Amino acid sequence: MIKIFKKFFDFSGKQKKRFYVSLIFSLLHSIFEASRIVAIAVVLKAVIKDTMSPSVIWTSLLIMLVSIAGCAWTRKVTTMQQTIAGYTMCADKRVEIGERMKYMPMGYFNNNNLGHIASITTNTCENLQDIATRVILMYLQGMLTTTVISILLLVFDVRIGITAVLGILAFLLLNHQMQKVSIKISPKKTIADIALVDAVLEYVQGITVVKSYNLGKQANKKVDRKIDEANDICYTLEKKFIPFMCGQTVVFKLFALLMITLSVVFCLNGSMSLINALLMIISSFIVYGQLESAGMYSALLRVVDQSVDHIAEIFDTPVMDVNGVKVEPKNHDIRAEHVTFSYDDRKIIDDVSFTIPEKTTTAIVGPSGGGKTTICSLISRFWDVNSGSITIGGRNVKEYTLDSLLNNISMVFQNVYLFHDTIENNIKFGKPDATREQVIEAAKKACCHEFIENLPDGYQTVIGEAGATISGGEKQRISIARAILKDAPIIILDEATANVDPENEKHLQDAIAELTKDKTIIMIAHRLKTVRSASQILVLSGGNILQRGNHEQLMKEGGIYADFVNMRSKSIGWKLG
Ligand SMILES: Nc1ncnc2c1ncn2[C@@H]1O[C@H](COP(=O)(O)OP(=O)(O)OP(=O)(O)O)[C@@H](O)[C@H]1O
Repeated sequence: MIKIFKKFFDFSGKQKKRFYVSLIFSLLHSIFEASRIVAIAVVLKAVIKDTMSPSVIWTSLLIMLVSIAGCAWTRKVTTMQQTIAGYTMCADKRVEIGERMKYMPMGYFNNNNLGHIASITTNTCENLQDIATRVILMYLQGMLTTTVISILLLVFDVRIGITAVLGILAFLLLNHQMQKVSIKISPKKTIADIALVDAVLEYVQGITVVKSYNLGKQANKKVDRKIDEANDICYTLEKKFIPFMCGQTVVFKLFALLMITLSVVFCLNGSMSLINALLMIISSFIVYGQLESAGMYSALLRVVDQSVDHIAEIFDTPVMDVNGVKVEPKNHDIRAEHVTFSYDDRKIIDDVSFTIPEKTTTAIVGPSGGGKTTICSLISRFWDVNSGSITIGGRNVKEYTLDSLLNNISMVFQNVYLFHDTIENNIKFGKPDATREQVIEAAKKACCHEFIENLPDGYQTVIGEAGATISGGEKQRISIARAILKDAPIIILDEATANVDPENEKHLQDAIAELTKDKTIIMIAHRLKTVRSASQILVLSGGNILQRGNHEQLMKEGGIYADFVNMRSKSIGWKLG
């Protein structure tokens, strides 16, 4: 239990101070709460000793009022501090997670599917901001109040004080057993939650396929199953905890009853004054109140533990540019030397070497699955090579910070991703501080200004809302405008294979021509025309460069490239090799 509290406070980072302030005020709250017993004691003493007077009544009333006002004030401060700290802590963690993800190898996103990441940034963070904060502090507050009242009881009568403390120990023992059960079940709940988020995301993302193949019922089944599983685990969790919760209540009631009985017995045998006996009896009704409520929720402490561990997992994942420095390369020659790379255990790139001189165009061609995209991912350090090296401007890509490396590279993929934001902001993504004029200039160069102007809200059109009115080719040109604005010296381009209508194709080619002017270009090429004009062609198959040279050289040489070209002339794409 102490471990969980420590873990939580360590995790809370900058908010730790606020949580501590909240605890100090909880302690004050407990003292104000306990002072009511003193107020009652003053009246009881006067009644029994027959010394009741207006001053006794006023004194007792004053103590009571101070106690009520003090409780209200400390409760307000405690709740405010806890709430602010909880929300701020989670907001900070979410931002930190987002930042950290930028520096993680793509492998992380492979092994940890979208559902897992989404679940951590939504469910898990919410668990922490709402449940954790309240449960932890409620528990500590309950312990503080009961301890303060027990100390007061010890002062009045050691025997009853010890009985109250024994009640706390019995509760802790039972609570410990409940935590043990929780250790076993809580991970299952977390896994079920993640699986549910995963299934829902998959369903929503694949909704087009679901609709077009009329798979509604089938796809629903998986989501339904995950909902049932998550439901079952919550039910099991509650079923296991309820006996413990009832047990805790019984323990508190039994010890309160014991305190009453002992007070009566001690009073009757003359070892306790009547005033003290009455005080002890009244105290027995309030001593365990807060701890009893906290005990009800304490099963959730394990969820707190799990949540902190899950978020910590992200922060423990190694990031890529820990030792990187800001590098301004003297040129943009790209050189790969004896590069080998595997996804998990599957070797994809096998001892590959090549040089791409600055401001030249290199076309990478070859059959589907040959490793073309992987090579590009290694240059932009989405992954790290297993052996060998990749340098840009003579400096190993691992020496750069990711920011300074990616400042040199623009990537244009076939599958364009546009953010749910205005077109202007989507283009500006390439250069956040760009002016409106620069955005328009880039859009003009990418041949998309005209169609953007024709949209109802022009550059302020929000993608997604008016997204249906933007075609695939137009989206691609917006992404090219983004890259033009970034103006990076190296362009990695995955040429479109989809059948683009002739007008769009012309626009696309014009946009690409603008983007690639005077740049170092690495192109996963599909169009014969592009390949022909490249300064260098790398034919990649099975993770090896089988041929290299320009079009004329390779055609003369014969082999896989010449075969591809011939196949292409029979309208069979590179991808079908
Ligand atoms: N993230 C990944 N995790 C595991 N394996 C992967 C991953 N990405 C690609 N692969 C595998 O690596 C191999 C090479 O993939 P890559 O995308 O580099 O080939 P490609 O030549 O670009 O293919 P295509 O022309 O079809 O796009 C393929 O067998 C692919 O299944």
